[in-house]
Amino acid sequence: MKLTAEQQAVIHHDEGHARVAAVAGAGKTTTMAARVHYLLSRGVPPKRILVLMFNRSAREDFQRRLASMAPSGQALPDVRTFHSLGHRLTQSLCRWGVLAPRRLLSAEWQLERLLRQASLNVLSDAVERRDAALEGDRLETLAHFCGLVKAEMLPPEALFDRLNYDPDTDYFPAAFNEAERLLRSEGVMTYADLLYRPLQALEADSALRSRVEGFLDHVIIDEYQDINAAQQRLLAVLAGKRASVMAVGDANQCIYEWRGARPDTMLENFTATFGEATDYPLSTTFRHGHALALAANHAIAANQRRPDQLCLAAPHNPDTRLSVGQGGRQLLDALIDWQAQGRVLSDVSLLVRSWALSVPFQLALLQAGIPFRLAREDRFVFRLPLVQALAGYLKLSRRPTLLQDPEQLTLLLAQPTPFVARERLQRLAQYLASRQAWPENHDPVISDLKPIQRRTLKKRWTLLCELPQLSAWPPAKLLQHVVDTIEAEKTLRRAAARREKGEEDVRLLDVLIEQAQSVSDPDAFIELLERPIENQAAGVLISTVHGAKGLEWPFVAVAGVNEEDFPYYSRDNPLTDDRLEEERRLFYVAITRSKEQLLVLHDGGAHRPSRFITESAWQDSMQVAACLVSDNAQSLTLRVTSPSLVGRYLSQLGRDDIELAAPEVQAPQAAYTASAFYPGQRLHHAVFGEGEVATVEGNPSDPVIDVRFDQAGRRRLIASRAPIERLA
Ligand SMILES: Nc1ncnc2c1ncn2[C@@H]1O[C@H](COP(=O)(O)OP(=O)(O)OP(=O)(O)O)[C@@H](O)[C@H]1O
Repeated sequence: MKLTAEQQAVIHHDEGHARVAAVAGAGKTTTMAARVHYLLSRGVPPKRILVLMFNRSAREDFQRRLASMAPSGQALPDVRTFHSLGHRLTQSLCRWGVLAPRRLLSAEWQLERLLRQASLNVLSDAVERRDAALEGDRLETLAHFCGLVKAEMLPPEALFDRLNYDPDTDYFPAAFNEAERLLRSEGVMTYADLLYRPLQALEADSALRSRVEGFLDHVIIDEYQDINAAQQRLLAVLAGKRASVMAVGDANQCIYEWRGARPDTMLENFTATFGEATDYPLSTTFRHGHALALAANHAIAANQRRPDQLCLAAPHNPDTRLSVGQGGRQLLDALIDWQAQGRVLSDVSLLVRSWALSVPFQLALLQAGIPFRLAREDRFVFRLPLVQALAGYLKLSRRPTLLQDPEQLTLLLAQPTPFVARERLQRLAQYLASRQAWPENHDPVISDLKPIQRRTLKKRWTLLCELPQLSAWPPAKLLQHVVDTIEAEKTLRRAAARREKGEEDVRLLDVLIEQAQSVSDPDAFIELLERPIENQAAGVLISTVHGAKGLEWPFVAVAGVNEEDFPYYSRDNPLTDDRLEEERRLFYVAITRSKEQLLVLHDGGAHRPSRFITESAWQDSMQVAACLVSDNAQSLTLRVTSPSLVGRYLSQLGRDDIELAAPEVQAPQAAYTASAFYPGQRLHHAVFGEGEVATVEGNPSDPVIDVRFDQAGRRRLIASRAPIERLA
């Protein structure tokens, strides 16, 4: 393999710190391994080099590569993950008597048990808040919060103020402190403590720091864009004044802000921490063709916080095909075509922004008998308790005898959560199954429930008794009735500590009801929901975009690319500039996983295609890619939406011969400034009446606004052309 000039420059970097901005598929592993061998050949002792990789499998892969390139008997440097580094530091500090030895809580349930105790302790005077605090989702959010305090090295109160959590979680900072006390008194620690404890000790004591500094000359870190504050600070301690730090990564692929990563870590923040650095681009991708490279460049162009760098396709890359379509049918057709070309389904990945968006595709694949597997098996749609409960309601309408089954009743009473402890629900379900009547208020089975809890559960029981009479209803109508009666949306939003989780659950309900509309026979739908499924190794892989980090497939489909889903936002959770940029990076990561074929799918109906589809200029990109291989490119003028971006791309390929022009556009009829409209702005439309602006998009001087009208629903309007007047 002939290394590129850019790769060579990184390998031969001379002195000082370096920042390597590598686009997706740029061969960074190859380059970093060659860099290590170069350092060894220059006589740097292996012990004075440390390589840090983002997870265990990346570390093992890198160790294998290093070994395969080395002459036999050559000693190799330490390759570690941050976790293993933290582990070793913790051991040293324990040996030196600085830290008390603690046992690692490795199972999730152990941490959950501890957080449950911490929550109970801090809510000892607020008994009425305890049931909600002990819900699984709430404890999961608390665990996330505690991890984030340690990742960001912030006081818990300061972090809580910054996060947009439900006000009902205001005890989190106190619960964090209580959890710390319990960890200490029980002599245990979490994974986050592997870094948090040594770092706290080292930062507080310069004499201690001098014992760990000065052992390294070179530190090379992969996936630098996704490291958090604690990891960066630990790195600064270990590097001290002596070691040269080489940070390799792609700020455009920073997708872990919710775990404490920041795109700035790779940008200004790096120099602020370490001082001056030499910048090296790795701009050539060896993964996919020009069409996708161009689409990816377009897709990320609107972000402000990003490196000024274009991704270029190497000459012998596959000629990637791009297409955009709608819904499950389009996916099935593409998969059938793929197989007809003699290709296998295990080369295909279906990526989604969140698991709820995979539901229609899981159903479509099931119905078509196409095998698939999920990156997280517990995300099979029919294993989700909420989906099981909805299937349970449908079943009950067809099989009234289920009213005598206490297990079935417990499931139906428990979802979505009525904020009642499970043991109590089980007792009530036993009672209802045997008596078939709602108990008197003074009956011990409900007497200690709060009135609101009693009302909620009684409403569910009344609905259950009514369902058999509605058995002739089509499944979608029946499900909608259930969802409305039990006020599922409100409950799901209330139950979720993080707004995003509540919205995702509500979206899951929508998706299921939409799917049910395509089936008129309730038994067929029930049969589908009950089908036993498990991962099929040779099937299409379904994963979230986060789970696809660092991976690639010949055929990638990205599904659910609708406004409000991807980018994800809602009326209660509007997009900030930062969040929009993070969503855009996530989309960039999703599309750049593909090697030969990319299919972007949006849903039909009320869902509008995502702005990201337009932004990626996929048709322009296909057109330019076709022109690059055509014999008469010089005789054409290509009309593209971003001539300057495409011009830069062509120029870097040495193809200035292709002429570009902007598309012919109609001048807007009236001049509007960006500040004229903003989300939340009230307005009056001559036909649709009053409404509120949800989003403002497009060219700021001629924006497209998305308005929710009080009476006429949602409409997308070209602001300059619509008969509207702004209200105070
Ligand atoms: N100079 C080159 N010429 C041709 N192929 C190359 C070159 N450099 C890397 N590659 C190929 O590109 C592919 C990706 O390279 P590598 O595995 O080193 O990158 P990676 O770090 O895993 O990918 P990414 O950059 O997405 O993280 C490999 O198949 C590698 O052989």
